[in-house]
Amino acid sequence: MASKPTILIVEARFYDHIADHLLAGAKAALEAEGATFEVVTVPGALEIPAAIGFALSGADEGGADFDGFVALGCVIRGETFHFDIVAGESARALMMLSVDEGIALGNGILTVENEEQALVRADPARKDKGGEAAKAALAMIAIRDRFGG
Ligand SMILES: Nc1c(NC[C@H](O)[C@H](O)[C@H](O)CO)[nH]c(=O)[nH]c1=O
Ligand SMILES: CC(=O)[C@@H](O)COP(=O)(O)O
Repeated sequence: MASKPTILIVEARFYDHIADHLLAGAKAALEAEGATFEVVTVPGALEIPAAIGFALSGADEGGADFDGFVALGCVIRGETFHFDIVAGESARALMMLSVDEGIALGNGILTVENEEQALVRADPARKDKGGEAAKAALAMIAIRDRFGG
């Protein structure tokens, strides 16, 4: 792995208090591994893939080049079909980016039925899905390095 990888965390702040937990977990996991990071905040989970795309385009033009990406967000089911759009399309676009662009990505977008499920998963002292996504990004950087990608 790049000795000190630089990670872009893209966080959706649709639910501020849940975003705070996810971000804390991701930061702690990256700091524990000596990785450096930048954070960019977008309105909702649907904007996360485009923000990563902007960063990739910027790197092509000489801007900051990131070794990996962490997507953080929370989608809570409401009364309509909108949940399926936000949850499904954000995951689909992230998967396309990771495969088509060869990026090392950890997906920490929660897709849950209610706030309680979200809090359990976001809390760094419980399921720590933010930290888990950060560790996944670092693992994928190492695997890409191993294959010379
Ligand atoms: N309902 C949730 C959303 N919806 C907003 C979209 O992500 C998007 O910002 C909007 O459609 C404008 O393009 N986003 C979440 O992150 N979580 C939700 O539960
Ligand atoms: C992502 C969602 O499901 C939610 O925030 C939207 O709620 P609703 O379906 O009640 O409009």
